[in-house]
Amino acid sequence: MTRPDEGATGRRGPSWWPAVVAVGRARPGLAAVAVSTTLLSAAVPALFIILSGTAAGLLARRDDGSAGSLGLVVAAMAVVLALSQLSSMIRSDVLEALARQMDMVLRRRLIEAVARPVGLGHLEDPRLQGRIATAHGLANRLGGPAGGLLGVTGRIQVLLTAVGCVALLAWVDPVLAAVSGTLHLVVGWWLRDNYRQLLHHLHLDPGALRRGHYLRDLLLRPGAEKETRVFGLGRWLLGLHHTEWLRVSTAAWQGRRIAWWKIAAGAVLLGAGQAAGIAVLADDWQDGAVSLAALVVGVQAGIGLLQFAAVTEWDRLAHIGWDAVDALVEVEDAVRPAGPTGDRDPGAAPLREIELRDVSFSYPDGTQVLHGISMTVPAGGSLAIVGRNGAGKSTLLKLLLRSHEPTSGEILVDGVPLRELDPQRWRSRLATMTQNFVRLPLTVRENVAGPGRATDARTLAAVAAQSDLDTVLADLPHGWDTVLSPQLAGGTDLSGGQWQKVALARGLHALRTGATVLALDEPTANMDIEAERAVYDAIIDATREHTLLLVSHRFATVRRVDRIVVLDAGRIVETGDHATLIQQGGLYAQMFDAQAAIVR
Ligand SMILES: Nc1ncnc2c1ncn2[C@@H]1O[C@H](COP(=O)(O)OP(=O)(O)OP(=O)(O)O)[C@@H](O)[C@H]1O
Repeated sequence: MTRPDEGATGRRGPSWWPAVVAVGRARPGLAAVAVSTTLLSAAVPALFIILSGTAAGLLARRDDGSAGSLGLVVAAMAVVLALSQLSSMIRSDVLEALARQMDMVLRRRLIEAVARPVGLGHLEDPRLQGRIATAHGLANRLGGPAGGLLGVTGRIQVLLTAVGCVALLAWVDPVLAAVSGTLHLVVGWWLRDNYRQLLHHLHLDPGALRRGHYLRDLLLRPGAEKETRVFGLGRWLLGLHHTEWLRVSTAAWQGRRIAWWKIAAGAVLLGAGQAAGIAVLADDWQDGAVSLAALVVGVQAGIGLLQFAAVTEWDRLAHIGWDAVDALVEVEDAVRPAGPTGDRDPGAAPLREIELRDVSFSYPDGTQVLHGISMTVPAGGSLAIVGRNGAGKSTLLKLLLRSHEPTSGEILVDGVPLRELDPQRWRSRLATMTQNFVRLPLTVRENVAGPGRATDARTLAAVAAQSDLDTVLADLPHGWDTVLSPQLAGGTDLSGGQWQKVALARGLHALRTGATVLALDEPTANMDIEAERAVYDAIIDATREHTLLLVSHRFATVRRVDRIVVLDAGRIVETGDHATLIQQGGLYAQMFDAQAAIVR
């Protein structure tokens, strides 16, 4: 695997060509037009050289017949010029279409790759995040995978033009063609290699830029605007952003200085080669070894050899495109599942219970969060997990959702290991509301039922009543069809507690449309006390025939569930119902008393 900071100098070819071939196969007609117009565009300079050589020869003859022939040659030049204009217009349109196709195919591959793993650990891997950004073309504002197709075809055209020039020069002076062609090829290869390194320095590492982008977004995007203004952080953040850019770009500029002298040396070599070539041709002409027509052809073809060495916009686009496809292949390799992911249908599970057997878990950074957790959640029952901040409560829910896999131990659903169940079907059994629930900039209806899903008015009305969302809907200008985003025309925003009601309604809607377990992480943290009480009554009612898993610090509500598990530093320290735990006088009783004392 290439490291992200190897950027544009990474692996070449093998990843790229299958992607180009796939696009060609998908749109064979367009691909054929692209190839033929590229060949025509590449041939135009050679045709012009031949025609101008012919014109020079005719002018040198100065006989009566030459004027008519000259007119024909000029007409032919006009036709070639018109054809080349037409061809390049068609070519650029066709290549744009193919590039868009390629972009679509590669983006789909990227999205599928990122969605493939059962867990979400890869989304927390900063190195992989950098490669995902590169594959998406987001890491580089100068180009992306689609630009690569334009770059490569442009590059091929330039090389074909140079090959045509070698052939013409060989017709005039084969030895000069061999010597000059080799010089331009070698220097061209050297210059392009240098350019790759230069690009590597300019192609700023997305990982290194992330901090800078984050600081910029704090200033430009909604979200942190209140804090930045209230605490007067604007100038300070701007300064930090500037320092961050300087830090990343200084390394780029240093690398750039190294490359420039090599480019200058290459230019001197090529200049000397060109001058020597023209001098040889001029000598040949003066000696009468070549005609004026051949001299004109030879000089122009010799200059045309510079195309071998030309480092153009196409090279930059091609390298960035190559790197994007390399990054995509790396992402695909990295997320390839190591073993089977499970394909058993969970049916209406859990029918008996969910069991955690000696489950331990560490996050990828090595932090061990859960230690030997063993507990049973009876199907159709209600269980609350309580504990201090950071005890591991939300992490336990993440394991149930299979966002992460236990490091050791096992989770069983009706006796079947969770890892043997089809992850998608298992997740559809779970109606969840996490602390970081998603706030979709869509309508209330879409936030509750899911974008593009069919809705049933009675189900929506029922979940709105259970989640207290109906009190919010009553004040919204378009009810269920109100767009929840102040950034969109006609949209509005909700308060924290109102958003929580939307998220809860989403969970309850899922419960009414196929889910069997309602897993809630602090579902009422922002609600007022009346709403909280009403919502909890409704939740208990809604889950009479379902399983309820609740993570909460609110003891007034926790006390109402069948069983409570108390976590402390990733270990179960107490289990029982409210009365038993209070009687035990342990951590639960301490936390309950502390909260009651605040309320009193
Ligand atoms: N993605 C992560 N990578 C590394 N450590 C993490 C990650 N997410 C959480 N942790 C750590 O795991 C521990 C448990 O976090 P968790 O969110 O499960 O606690 P919690 O009991 O739900 O806390 P709270 O009551 O504050 O919501 C914490 O110490 C936290 O710092």
